[in-house]
Amino acid sequence: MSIVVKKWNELAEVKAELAARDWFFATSGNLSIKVTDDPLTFLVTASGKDKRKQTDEDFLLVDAAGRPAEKTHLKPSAETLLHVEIYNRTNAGCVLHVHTVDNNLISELYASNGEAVFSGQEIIKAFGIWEENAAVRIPIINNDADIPTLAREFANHVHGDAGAVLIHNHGITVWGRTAFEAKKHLEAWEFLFSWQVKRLLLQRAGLPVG
Ligand SMILES: CSCCC(=O)C(=O)COP(=O)(O)O
Ligand SMILES: [Zn+2]
Repeated sequence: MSIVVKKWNELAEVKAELAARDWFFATSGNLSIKVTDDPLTFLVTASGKDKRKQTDEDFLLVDAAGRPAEKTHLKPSAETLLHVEIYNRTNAGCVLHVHTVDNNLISELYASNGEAVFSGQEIIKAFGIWEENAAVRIPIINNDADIPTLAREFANHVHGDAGAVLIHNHGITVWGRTAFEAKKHLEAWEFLFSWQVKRLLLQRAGLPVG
């Protein structure tokens, strides 16, 4: 099996799992997986597709600038430049971007702080942080309509081989060394967002939550 086919299958599996969670509303979301390092190539979702569907045209191979690496009628994701920033700056192997109601609410609630911070949750161990009372923070950036501008702002928050950024009233982009790590981190962030949204609602209803 070629490396492209192997990586295609790996990304298709993650895509199916995120689809099962119903995280691809209205064609939103994009995913990618690194195929080669030198030269850098990665498979990225084709733009505008319903990512819940599985087809032979789900992904296309792109180069270090996010341009198709082979002749194709498919268009790379409109947000490919964000993936480009990650692969060019880190050793990440996979990038996942989803729009959920919870990640949009958290981005709106904490936009003025420029970040959202979470603590006191066992699931923080999914990020490899084992200290008691650990806190995790995720930056929140403006959703600039101009993708090169958005990608430049996004790049300011791309530091390690695993990380995440919330785009205000848009969605989350998570990356990891492997597809497994990126998915694990994405699920942990979405757990924290959902927990916090529900907690705030219960507090507002006067119920005794922390
Ligand atoms: C209908 S969602 C608007 C575009 C977007 O934010 C997204 O995640 C999907 O865009 P793509 O070009 O990757 O299909
Ligand atoms: Zn998006």
